[in-house]
Amino acid sequence: MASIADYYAGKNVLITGATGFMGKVLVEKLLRSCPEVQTLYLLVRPKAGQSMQERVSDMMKCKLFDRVREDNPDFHQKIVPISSELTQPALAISPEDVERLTSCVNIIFHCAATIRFDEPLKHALQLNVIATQQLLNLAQQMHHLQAFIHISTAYANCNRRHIDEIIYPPPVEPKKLIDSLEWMEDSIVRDITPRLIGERPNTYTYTKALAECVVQKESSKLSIGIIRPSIVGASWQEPFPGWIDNFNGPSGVFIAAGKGILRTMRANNDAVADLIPVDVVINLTLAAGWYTAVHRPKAALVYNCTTGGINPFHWGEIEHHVMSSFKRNPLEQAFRRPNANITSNYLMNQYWILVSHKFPALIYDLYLRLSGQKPQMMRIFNRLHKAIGLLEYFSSQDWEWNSENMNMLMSHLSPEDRKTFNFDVRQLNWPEYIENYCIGTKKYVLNEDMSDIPAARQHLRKLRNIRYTFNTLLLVFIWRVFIARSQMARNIWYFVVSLCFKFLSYFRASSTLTN
Ligand SMILES: CCCCCCCCCCCCCCCC(=O)SCCNC(=O)CCNC(=O)[C@H](O)C(C)(C)COP(=O)(O)OP(=O)(O)OC[C@H]1O[C@@H](n2cnc3c(N)ncnc32)[C@H](O)[C@@H]1OP(=O)(O)O
Ligand SMILES: NC(=O)C1=CN([C@@H]2O[C@H](COP(=O)(O)OP(=O)(O)OC[C@H]3O[C@@H](n4cnc5c(N)ncnc54)[C@H](OP(=O)(O)O)[C@@H]3O)[C@@H](O)[C@H]2O)C=CC1
Repeated sequence: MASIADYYAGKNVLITGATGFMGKVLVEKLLRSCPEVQTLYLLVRPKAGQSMQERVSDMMKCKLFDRVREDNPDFHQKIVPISSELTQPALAISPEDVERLTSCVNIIFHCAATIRFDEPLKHALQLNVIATQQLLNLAQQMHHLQAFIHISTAYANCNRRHIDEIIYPPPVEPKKLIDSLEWMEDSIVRDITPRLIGERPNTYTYTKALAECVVQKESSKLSIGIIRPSIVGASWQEPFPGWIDNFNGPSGVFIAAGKGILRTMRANNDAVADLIPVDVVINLTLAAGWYTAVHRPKAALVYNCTTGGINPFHWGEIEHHVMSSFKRNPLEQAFRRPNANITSNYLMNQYWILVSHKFPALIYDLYLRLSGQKPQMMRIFNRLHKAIGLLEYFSSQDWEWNSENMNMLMSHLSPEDRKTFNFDVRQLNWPEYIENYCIGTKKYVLNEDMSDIPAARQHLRKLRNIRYTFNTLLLVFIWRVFIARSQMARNIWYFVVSLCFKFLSYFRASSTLTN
């Protein structure tokens, strides 16, 4: 049987969401490990004053593509951007482009989605469900299509504790929901959203579940694979360890903790942290594309792409390794020394938010105000609290995913493909991965230079000295206000001191006796 790279040789591939985190890694890996691939058609929209061509050429200049550039400096010739706004009718693809795509595309990878947890339902539905349906309609017109791979999420069915590799009945018939929301005003939709999403925490997981159902409906006409990654993190090995380019999911939390801003968060120390490296997800996706096209399974195959059941790691361990990594490789200009703690106790968390977040923010803003600058810390903390409030649902509980199809797929790969498209997470060394992840956030998200680490360490020492000085001043202040002025406080103070003194004398006497 043809190897994965042999299969992709001469093939035309259509990718949505190529400018996103996972899409970029997919494009890079295809170009690097399947160098004979014919053309990659990327559906891209113009954004922030940039045309789609400018966006794609900027993307190809990014460090992620360094290895491909080395192997083949002309790799950009294989990339053809196609203008498309997925929320528009017929995906806003021109008739000429439709003609071109329908005549030559062999395989589709559908990565585009809104992954925001606070997306209004109508917009999430438009992009995650309606656009998926429109892409499926386009796929059906393609003369040479061999596989349609849809990227879903392991949390699409997070209302269940155990999740098999099947498509569960949708919470509502997608078409009925689309039809009824069409005429409703946004304010009404906002009001009924909590009732609609039910046990799911947000519109993202809800619409991703509906999208799976829409995809499944076409499985008699198309060969379909559905990939369900859990929490996608920085790369493990490829193209280099620790690559990450966004603040989503845990990355923003790690950065906020490394900067000393985040000191407390609600999470369950003993719950499995189902992180999955982005390169693992992409290797599995490409292998699933190959398998779907070659074996043409009768029903859509679902691949739960998770680590918890195979090589579990827990939030408590993540906290420990993130903190020790940022102490070894500090971020520049930290607000305080990194020292975040996770707790599942609501009251404890609220206490630490008050003492370790709001109080220092208040003092710092006061300092900014007094020095004629604009206060900003409270605003940053409010945004942080909103973000972690949306993530806590995922860090406070456990899920169990069946990953038989991932194992089945692995068993079909040749030894060579298993190495080139490695998704065997049993080999993942978590402490090393987390260290590279934290360094990756420093280098690639914050664009900080590793040569500045000595200065960053010096800054942490300065913060430690400020803390010692502040604590001493606080003690002196308490002394002045309470002890020196009130007879009762003085009596309590003398009582505590004499008690300590008695204890000391007792221990000294008993240790002399035993000697
Ligand atoms: C040590 C502790 C260990 C414990 C550690 C537990 C971790 C527990 C993780 C669970 C993780 C589950 C993940 C589920 C798995 C999926 O299914 S994956 C889908 C994942 N999706 C997400 O993570 C999206 C979540 N994010 C959101 O929904 C929105 O970003 C939020 C949180 C509502 C914030 O919205 P917003 O306030 O409008 O801010 P947003 O527009 O996103 O960003 C504004 C700017 O701030 C920047 N920014 C965003 N976040 C940050 C940040 N944290 N810091 C600095 N800047 C930031 C942005 O880059 C952006 O910059 P510009 O582009 O404007 O220059
Ligand atoms: N990140 C994660 O932890 C996880 C992600 N997933 C799934 O993986 C897939 C990729 O996620 P990820 O790469 O992280 O997401 P990103 O937010 O990084 O990328 C989303 C992509 O979708 C594109 N897109 C969004 N709206 C439109 C639109 N209206 N028209 C055209 N393109 C649009 C974006 O383009 P533009 O650059 O123009 O905005 C971008 O390329 C998604 O389906 C997501 O549900 C699943 C589990 C976890």
